[in-house]
This record gives sequence, C-alpha cells and structure tokens, in this order.
Amino acid sequence: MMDKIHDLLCVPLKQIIDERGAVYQYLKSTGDTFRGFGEAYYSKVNTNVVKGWKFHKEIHQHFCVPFGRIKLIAYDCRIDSPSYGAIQEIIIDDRENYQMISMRPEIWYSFQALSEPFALLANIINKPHDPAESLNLPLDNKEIPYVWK
Ligand SMILES: Cc1cn([C@H]2C[C@H](O)[C@@H](COP(=O)(O)OP(=O)(O)O[C@H]3O[C@@H](C)C(=O)[C@@H](O)[C@H]3O)O2)c(=O)[nH]c1=O
Repeated sequence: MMDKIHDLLCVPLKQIIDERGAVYQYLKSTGDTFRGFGEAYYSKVNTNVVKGWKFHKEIHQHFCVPFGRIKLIAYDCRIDSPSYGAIQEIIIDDRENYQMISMRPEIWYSFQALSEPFALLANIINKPHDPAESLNLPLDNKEIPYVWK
C-alpha cells in the first residue's frame, strides 16, 4: 500500500511552452518550501538503474526531473512521525508529472530511471553537499520494507 509521507511535498510545476521550446519552472526563493541555497546539481541515472538508499540528516532537497522519468520511493523511519513506516511511490518526469519534490531530511529514499537512455534528477539543496551528512543503505537491506524488483 502506497501511503503519503508527512511533510514530503509534491508541488506541480508549470511548463510554459511555445513554438520555440519552453520554460520549465523549478524553485523560487519566495516559495513556501525554500530553506536557502547551498548547491544545485544533477544526478544522471541510466535506464533502469536504481540509486540509493539515501538519507540526509540535515539537508533539505528540492528534486525535479527536467529530462526523462524517475520512480522515487521514500520511506518514513521517523518514530515520532504521523506517517511512521509509510512507503510512498512518486513518479517525476518532464511531462505530465513535471513536479518538484520538497524532500525534508530524515527520510530514506531511492530512485530509478524509467526513461531511455537516462533521466536527470535535478537537486537544489539548502547547504553544500557534505558526504558526512548523509547515510546510505544497500538496496537489499533488512531495515527498509521495500524491495526493488
Ligand atoms: C552530490 C555530489 C556528489 N559528489 C561526488 C560524490 C561521489 O564521489 C560522486 C557520486 O555521488 P553520489 O553517489 O552521492 O551521487 P548520486 O547517487 O547521484 O546521489 C546524489 O544525487 C542526489 C539525488 C542524492 O540523492 C544525493 O544523495 C546525491 O549524493 O559524486 C560531489 O563531488 N559533489 C556533490 O554535490
């Protein structure tokens, strides 16, 4: 059963399309979820590859997919959360599911590229990347109740 994780926000984004191309909106400092700017980068994911599981202790992330299609799985391990134990599946892409995911810290997540030849997961984070601030678990672990097929 796919739940909704407390305070993990999916914000539909506009694409302003014209005959020349389009403008894909992403993140504004005036947005409700903005927590300051630290770094922006892309995670390129080759078709069918799954990255993760990842967990950030402090960093707040803003994901969107400007190219391709990603399946994101999130798991709420916060004992004090109203959605403790929840697993949420989110499709993010550059078309009908063009949206920003406001991913607060302390959520486990992993993500798979569903598009060929790859997908780009854009990420804007509120502090510069710090490997010491994150945790990783292998895809086949005993802690997270989700199995990637
Ligand atoms: C994110 C990042 C990674 N790296 C290095 C660390 C490592 O040697 C290599 C690959 O890093 P990762 O395996 O973490 O890359 P990846 O698995 O693509 O994950 C990254 O994508 C986003 C969506 C996340 O979820 C973050 O955890 C981030 O680490 O790049 C940097 O130098 N600067 C950075 O800002």
